[in-house]
Amino acid sequence: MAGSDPIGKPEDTSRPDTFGTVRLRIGTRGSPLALIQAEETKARLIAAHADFDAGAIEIVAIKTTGDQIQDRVLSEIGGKGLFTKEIEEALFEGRIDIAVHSMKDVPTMLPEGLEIACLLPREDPRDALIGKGADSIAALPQNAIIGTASLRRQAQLRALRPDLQIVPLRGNVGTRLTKLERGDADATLLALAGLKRLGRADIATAILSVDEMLPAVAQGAIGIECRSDDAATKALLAPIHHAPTAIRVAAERACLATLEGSCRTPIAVYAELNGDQLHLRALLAAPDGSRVLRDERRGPAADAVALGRAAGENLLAQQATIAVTTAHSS
Ligand SMILES: NCc1[nH]cc(CCC(=O)O)c1CC(=O)O
Repeated sequence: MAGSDPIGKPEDTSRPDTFGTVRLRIGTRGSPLALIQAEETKARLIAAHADFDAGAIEIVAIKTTGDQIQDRVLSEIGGKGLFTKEIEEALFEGRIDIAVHSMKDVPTMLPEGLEIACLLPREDPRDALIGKGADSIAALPQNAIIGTASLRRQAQLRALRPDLQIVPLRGNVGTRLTKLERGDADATLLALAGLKRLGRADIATAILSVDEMLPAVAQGAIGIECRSDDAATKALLAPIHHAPTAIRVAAERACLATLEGSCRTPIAVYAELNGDQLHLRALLAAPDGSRVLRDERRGPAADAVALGRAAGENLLAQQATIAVTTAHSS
């Protein structure tokens, strides 16, 4: 893409200057974490484009349906897409040029005409335990109450510690921590990536290994969405794209896409890249953790999507075997 930057010099008029000096509008949710992620994107764009100064980029906060739901469990009210729909409408209507998302919240199927054109370098993908001094899951008191609305975290926690009580704990990171402090639960799990970006990683009492708590698909990755036909914006994004993150996220999302539609069960998928070798781990569990199906495989990075699909298909095959066995024995 080098040399193809269509914005180039200040006198370039290929993009209308609707906001004075502003030439790129970034759409984002309005939560503190989302705004920090948009700021990170802005800083990377400015660093990558000598002719951009801070005034060239505007951040536009957009309220999404997901931000307005406090108490109901996400999966009960439609799950994915709740954090992206209104932002994607703004993209389609040209009110923003790019949208910055936590890739964990982006549905596997994007609307026709939009695409994730860019991924930023992934932050730490692991989950953090915030639990009154407990420095491991094993150290949590007997029958401790864990606040989490995540089926993935709930299932893996209960597989390790069937005595734990799970209560839903929703809201953005700050809200959840407030609820924890006022005693709604003894402990919670949060993505370490979010805590780090908020400058709150110090409140983690333990960082869980990916073997203990397999991360959510794309956890810690920031994706930038734009209109598929917007070549000028794609050229702007090219220099901040992080290919290793894109490969890992592609494998994980391919696995999720294979599993989706056929089940609404806890799913975790995590890919690591060592040189050009991908290492993929995937998990499909019963919500109460009573059964945890796993897949683990390695292959060339060039086959990321095929690897993800194969993992998903293997998990579905394992699930089918169990369903048949259960039907026979009941
Ligand atoms: N589902 C909420 C959500 N979406 C993205 C993050 C932040 C971490 C990330 O970038 O994956 C979080 C909070 C959390 O799960 O702790």
